[in-house]
Amino acid sequence: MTSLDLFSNLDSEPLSSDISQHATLFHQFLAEDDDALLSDIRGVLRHSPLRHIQTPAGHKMSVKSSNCGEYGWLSDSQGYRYQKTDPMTEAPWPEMPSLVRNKAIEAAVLAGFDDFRPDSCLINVYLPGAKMGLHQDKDETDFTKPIVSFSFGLSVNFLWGGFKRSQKYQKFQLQHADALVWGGNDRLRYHGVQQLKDDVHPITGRCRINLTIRQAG
Ligand SMILES: O=C(O)CCC(=O)C(=O)O
Ligand SMILES: [Fe+2]
Repeated sequence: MTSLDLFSNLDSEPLSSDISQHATLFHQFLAEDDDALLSDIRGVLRHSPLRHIQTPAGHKMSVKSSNCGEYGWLSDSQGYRYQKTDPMTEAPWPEMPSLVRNKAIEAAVLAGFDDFRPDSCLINVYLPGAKMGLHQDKDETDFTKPIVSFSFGLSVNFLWGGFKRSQKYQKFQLQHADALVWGGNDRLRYHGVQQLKDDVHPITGRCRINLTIRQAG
């Protein structure tokens, strides 16, 4: 192999796996930007801190969450919804960092979704034992827009279901710096996250951080 062959791959498309028809997992997509992205998110959390939110039925979610962007997703006794202000600070949510936005658009385009204008980023932090039950993302106005999901820190099993909660689901692992994009015919699939196992990750420590970037409005 010549040195040219050795480097000819550098600009090629990232390693990816097709999960289903319109769902793609880009492995290590964020590997070069992990520190910058996480430092941007720490900046966001200084203004709108992490908190446990309650489901409409009054159950405390096991993840801690916050938001950035024009719209923040939340839940309380009045239901699931997007809101432009943080109920904790009563101020607008912090701006979505441009690196988060740009990497989300880049992932969406690679997955075949050209016209994605993200205006919302939900930040979910999982400590060991936290999980997210099977659900659909359906509070957005336009289901032709994809969901882009970034993972950092501890690995977790992601559950990928059908269009009814009772349908069978497959499981695959999300690792640090992976990006998952789903839309099109897969946009309303049930999905969730299995309980996080206790471990320590060299970059995030004892947790997993997920960013779910959406076009909500
Ligand atoms: O943590 C994840 O990977 C998924 C989060 C999710 O599905 C959501 O917040 O709607
Ligand atoms: Fe979701």
